[in-house]
Formats: sequence, structure tokens, C-alpha cells
Amino acid sequence: MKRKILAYNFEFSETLDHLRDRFDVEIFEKINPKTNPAFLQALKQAEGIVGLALPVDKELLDCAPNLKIVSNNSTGYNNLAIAEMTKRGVMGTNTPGVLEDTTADAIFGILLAAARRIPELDHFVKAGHWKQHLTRNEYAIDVHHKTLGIIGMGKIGSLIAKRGHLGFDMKILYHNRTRNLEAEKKYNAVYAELDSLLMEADFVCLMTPLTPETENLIGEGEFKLMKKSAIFVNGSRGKTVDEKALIEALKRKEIHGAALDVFQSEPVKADHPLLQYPNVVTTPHIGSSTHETEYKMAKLAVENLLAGLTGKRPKNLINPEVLE
Ligand SMILES: NC(=O)C1=CN([C@@H]2O[C@H](COP(=O)(O)OP(=O)(O)OC[C@H]3O[C@@H](n4cnc5c(N)ncnc54)[C@H](OP(=O)(O)O)[C@@H]3O)[C@@H](O)[C@H]2O)C=CC1
Ligand SMILES: O=C(O)C(=O)[C@@H](O)[C@H](O)[C@H](O)CO
Repeated sequence: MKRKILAYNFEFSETLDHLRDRFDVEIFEKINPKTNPAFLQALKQAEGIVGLALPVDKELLDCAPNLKIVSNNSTGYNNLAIAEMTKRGVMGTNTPGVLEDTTADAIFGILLAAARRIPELDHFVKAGHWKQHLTRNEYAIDVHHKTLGIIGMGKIGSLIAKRGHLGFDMKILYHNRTRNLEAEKKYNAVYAELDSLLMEADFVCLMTPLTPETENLIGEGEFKLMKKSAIFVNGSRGKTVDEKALIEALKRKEIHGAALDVFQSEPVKADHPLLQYPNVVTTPHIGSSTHETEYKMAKLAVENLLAGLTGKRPKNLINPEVLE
């Protein structure tokens, strides 16, 4: 009997084709992994899972006694209960190294879109409202030479800083738990405590992973510290922000606007209050979603999966303790 691999929400499933002579590959799309009978049945035999945002928790692991590896098709891995996986000897992998520039492009893009009101003014043109010269009602705000505050100056944060510093002459502030000396040297980034960054930045860009420490990192108190003219940008995970507090801050005009690629619950519902604000630019978690980058991610995820299933050390192993 062939060993079983499950693919879950895995767009480039053809990258698995070369494994089919050795493995039984089952593809699952648009299912509820908690209740789908075929998925739950397949989990019993599964040795490997590859895919996007599958909640791998204790409950799922209990249903998958033969599991050896979960190859996450994203760099963020907050959907994996890593400690529980490690306890059970299950490897977890992710896809860093191939998506950072693309994600930085997208997040800097929504920053620009919010500042220059691009989606709003696109609608203005298409709705036939452009009948005379623009007035201050249509004016936007500058990006160049402003202060960009990055919370989470890691791989992606640094590339956002690069765009801001080299492309837009921005002053870069950043906050991490540890200093990023490379970003300081390359992009003149200045380390700041969180409160000072929030008070000084014209654009506050959140780029940390979602962890117990960063859940609701930005809430009521943090929005109150921001400038009234500030634009808040979230490219990390929705749960790093208290959305109710963001809505209140927008209602009270405590900040100028927001650009959001991620939401507490995705896909975000069409009647979500955040979607009612013209000064909030939204995108459907597009960070890495270009044809080129998603293909590279899929290939890397399959390489990690195959390594884990053939006794090799996967390139992007998150919990190397499993192999010790
Ligand atoms: N919108 C999208 O489509 C995408 C979103 N992402 C999200 O972006 C996240 C970051 O990715 P990437 O840049 O590759 O990750 P990195 O690990 O390279 O960088 C993360 C940064 O966050 C900092 N950080 C971590 N915890 C805290 C904390 N408690 N307080 C302050 N800073 C903190 C880290 O510094 P230190 O450890 O010193 O604190 C580090 O500088 C991913 O985990 C994912 O959730 C990624 C890709 C696409
Ligand atoms: O890598 C991450 O952490 C991401 O959030 C993104 O790459 C998405 O997973 C991807 O865009 C979904 O296809």
C-alpha cells in the first residue's frame, strides 16, 4: 500500500504529481477539516500533510496517528500547535525565503493606496464623479519624507523599510524585542520603544508573527498613542490587532485611516464594520499571492514534505527537536 499524503487548500497541486508513483496523494479543497468525513477518514492513514492554514491542533493530531510532517504552505505558522506536534514527533515546516519581496511590495502597496486614496478615487472616476478639477475633498496625504514605524523588523519588515527608505526617502523607526543591526545600517532604521514609535510614526506598519505575545498587540491604548494623521497598516495576522478598538479609533477619528491585508476572521464577512470606512483600504490577504511567488512556495512546501517523508532533514524545519 502506498503511503498517504493529504493536500489541503493547496493551489498548485500539480507540484505533487511527481510523488504520485510513490505516494497516495489525496486533495482536499473548500472542506471543513473538522467535520468532512472523507478528510477525517484520510487523516487516519496520512503520513504527510501539505497546505495552507490548516488548524493543526490536538484534536486533529488525535485523528492522525501516523502523521510525520505538516508542510505549511506559508511562512507564518500560527495555525500549527508546534509544542503539541513536537511532543508527538511530528515535524512542522514553512516557506520562508521565497515570498518576502512580494509581500513587502503588497504591504507597501496598500500603504500607498491608503495614503493616496487610490481605491476611493478609482471609484470616484468610475462612478462618473470626476466632473471638474479636483478640490481638497479629493486630496490625499504625502508618503515621501514621512516617518514609517515598523513593528516587527524581520525579513519582511526590513524589505518594507528598504522600500520606504530607498524609494520614498522615509525616516524609519522600528520596534522588535531585539535590535536589528542590519536594518539600522542599511536603511538608517532607528530602534524605538513601542510607545515612542506609535507616537512618532506617520505610518504604523505591523509585521510581527502571531504569537501569544503579539495577540492584540495593537489595541485601544496603542491607537490612542498614534497621531491623528497616522495611517495604520497591518500585514501580519488579523489577531495581532483588536479590531473593535480599531473601529472605535476610526469612529472617533483618532487615526487618519488604515490599510489591512489581514483580518481576525478570514475571509472577512461583507458586512464587517471595517469595510464601511472609505479611509480603510482592504485586500484579501494578498501578501505573497502572485503567480510566481505562490508557485515557488508550493514547490518549496513539496520539497520540505518529501524530505520529511524520506528521512532527510527538511530545509525549513520549525521544530528540529523532533529529529534529536
Ligand atoms: N499578509 C501576508 O500575506 C503575509 C503575512 N505574513 C506574516 O508576517 C509575519 C512575519 O514574517 P517575517 O518577516 O518573514 O518573519 P520574521 O521572523 O523574519 O520577522 C518577525 C519580526 O517580528 C519581531 N517580533 C516577534 N515577536 C515580537 C514581539 N512580541 N514584539 C515585537 N516584535 C516582535 C521579530 O523580532 P524579535 O524576535 O527580535 O522580537 C522579527 O523582527 C509572518 O509570521 C506572517 O504572520 C507573512 C507573509 C505574507
Ligand atoms: O506566508 C504567509 O505567512 C502568508 O500569510 C501568505 O503567504 C499566505 O499564506 C498566502 O498568501 C496564501 O496563499
